[in-house]
Amino acid sequence: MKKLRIAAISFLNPAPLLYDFEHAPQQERLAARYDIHYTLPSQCAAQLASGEADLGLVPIASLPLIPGIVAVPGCTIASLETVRSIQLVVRPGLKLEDIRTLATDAASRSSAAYVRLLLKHFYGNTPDVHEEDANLAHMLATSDAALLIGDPALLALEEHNRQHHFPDHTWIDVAKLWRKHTQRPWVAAVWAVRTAALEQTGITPQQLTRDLQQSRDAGLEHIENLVSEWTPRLPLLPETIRYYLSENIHYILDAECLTAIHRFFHLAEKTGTLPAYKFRLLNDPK
Ligand SMILES: C=C(O[C@@H]1C=C(C(=O)O)C=C[C@H]1O)C(=O)O
Repeated sequence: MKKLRIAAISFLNPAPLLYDFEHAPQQERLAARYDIHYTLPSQCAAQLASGEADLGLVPIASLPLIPGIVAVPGCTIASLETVRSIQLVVRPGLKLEDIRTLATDAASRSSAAYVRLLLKHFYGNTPDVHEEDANLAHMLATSDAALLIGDPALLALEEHNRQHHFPDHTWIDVAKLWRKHTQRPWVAAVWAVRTAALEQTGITPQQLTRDLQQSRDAGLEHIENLVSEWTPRLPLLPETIRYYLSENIHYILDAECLTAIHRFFHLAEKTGTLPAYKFRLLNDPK
């Protein structure tokens, strides 16, 4: 039977979602059906678009741009309040309405869209935006503001808090900014599958949904294992990793998150950030 090729994200934040794919006892059972590899969020989207991957942790901002894929119910990478790993760093003294040039992390699709949408809709600002690799010093050397995501953002924030890294710049948590303006959770990514590829594997939508949700639930039950595994990999304190996985990131695609996704696509279309898109879930009626 053909396996489903999974593009997963290599940052710390998806670790609970991937738990069963990386740990006994389920790892072996899942390996018979799925082939998993790791990359950056923007590449997950690119690989689903090119057909190199069949299932991916896809930035929601990429969904309107990839034909033939649909979101799987149950799991998400979201944040209810403060996300910590999505930081907009703004030159000293500049207000959000004054940013003229913005460098976005080339790994990002959703956060880059959130920032453009927020600036346009709530601050009347449409800066020049370009992508760069995640390097704050380089980004800020030529731009008024820089957007970092994932582990590079977590580490930069840690340096800022402990060693006064870019101390006079304004550090803005993008999930918190979104919450302030919309009173909604901030949703970054969902599992999305190419429906044609799923049909070829013989895995039913129900089975796929169950495998992914069970993996998430196992991850949330084993946060302490993940803290021990990730502490040697990142220069962060175990309590920071624990707090990040259990408080900053929200993994359940619940009704609140679905409402937030609809709000995101509504504002993205209204501001010209993304083309019109009707978000739906695997097995939703068309
Ligand atoms: C919380 C995060 O969410 C991520 C941000 C994404 C984006 O900006 O496109 C996509 C997937 C998520 O991994 C993060 O990486 O810090």
